[in-house]
Amino acid sequence: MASSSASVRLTNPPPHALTSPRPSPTSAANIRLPAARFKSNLFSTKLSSLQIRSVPVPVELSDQRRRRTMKPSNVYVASGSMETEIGSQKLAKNPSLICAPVMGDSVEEMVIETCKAQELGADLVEIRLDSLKEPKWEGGQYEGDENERLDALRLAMELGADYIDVELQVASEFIKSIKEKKPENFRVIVSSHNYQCTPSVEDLSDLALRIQQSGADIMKIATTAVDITDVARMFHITSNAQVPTIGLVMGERGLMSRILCSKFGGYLTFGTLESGKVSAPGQPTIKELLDLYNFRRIGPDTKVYGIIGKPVSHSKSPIVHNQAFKSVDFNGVYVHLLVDDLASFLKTYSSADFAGFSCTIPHKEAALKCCDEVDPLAKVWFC
Ligand SMILES: O=C1C[C@@](O)(C(=O)O)C[C@@H](O)[C@@H]1O
Repeated sequence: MASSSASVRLTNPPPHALTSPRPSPTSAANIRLPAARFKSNLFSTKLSSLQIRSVPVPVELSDQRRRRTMKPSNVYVASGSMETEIGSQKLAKNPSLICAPVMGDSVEEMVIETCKAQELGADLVEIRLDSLKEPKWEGGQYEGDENERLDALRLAMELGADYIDVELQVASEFIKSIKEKKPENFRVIVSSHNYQCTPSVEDLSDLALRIQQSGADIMKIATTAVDITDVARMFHITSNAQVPTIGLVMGERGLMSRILCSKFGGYLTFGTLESGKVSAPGQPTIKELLDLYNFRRIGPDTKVYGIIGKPVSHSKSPIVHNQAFKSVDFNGVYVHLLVDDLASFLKTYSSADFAGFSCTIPHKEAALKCCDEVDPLAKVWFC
């Protein structure tokens, strides 16, 4: 849940660039592993202000995102191999990383989990020091001395962690304390969690500004989905933020935020080692991200489709459609959509990014009412 953690990059090159067997994992979790998937200066240019325009939702996200990703300073240029061919269109490779939360309660367990994350195809691990320690006030499990906690994080930085994640409440102080010692490619993630809801775009924008003002290299905002339409507000933030941003919406209704982050500018998503072993509600497994949703194929121009229902997680439609999309090289992704109110869902996700939906119970009759045209046969069925 909470985020006082250190992250290390894993060794995996992108799947299509694999020419030799993967290097065997190292035996220590807090040591930087060689051959990072992205050049670490990918996001080294810090932009001075967060320019979030207050565009109401629903928003046409794809154009904003396309403009951003095509700027030379912001293109995915980590290496030639980061580009992939999808159909006839050459697309920039998906820039979002998959990070596996590692939550063992001993160092040995964490090392084992780190190796497993690497085997499964994660790019990073988040070493959840709070499974050992973390303050209760941000949802974690640590109740010890705050200075000791921050000292442990500084030590992790010195020992080679690529990122340290600190909560907004302590960020300025922490960042000031490491100013002289910060290694060149090391970055501070400043995070904020909301376990109740997802605030308005305006409130999220204010929060983003405060995070940026704290000196964050990367900002992380995790909120809770009360309704699936909450995710649109998070996409708005990640699409418009001028610093690398992790924007995730917790809970099953927030699943889209975890799958589509590459489309809407999110820096990374969390994928678990095993089903149900989550560090926050709603996290998919690494395997689901990679094999079910074809995460590495998703980019700014990917069209979104999905199955609307309640419940919906049991639906096999995403397996069938994503497999079909992949086999014909179609740039689309098909997701599970847990919807409470069909009309408000359709109103929110009406941009060209959302290209089509299937609908199952209990929304079929509501779907009929939302249609512009109804086939006579369908009318008969619903009479
Ligand atoms: O802050 C975050 C995001 C997170 O809460 C999530 O929603 O996936 C998971 C945490 O492990 C991490 O520290």
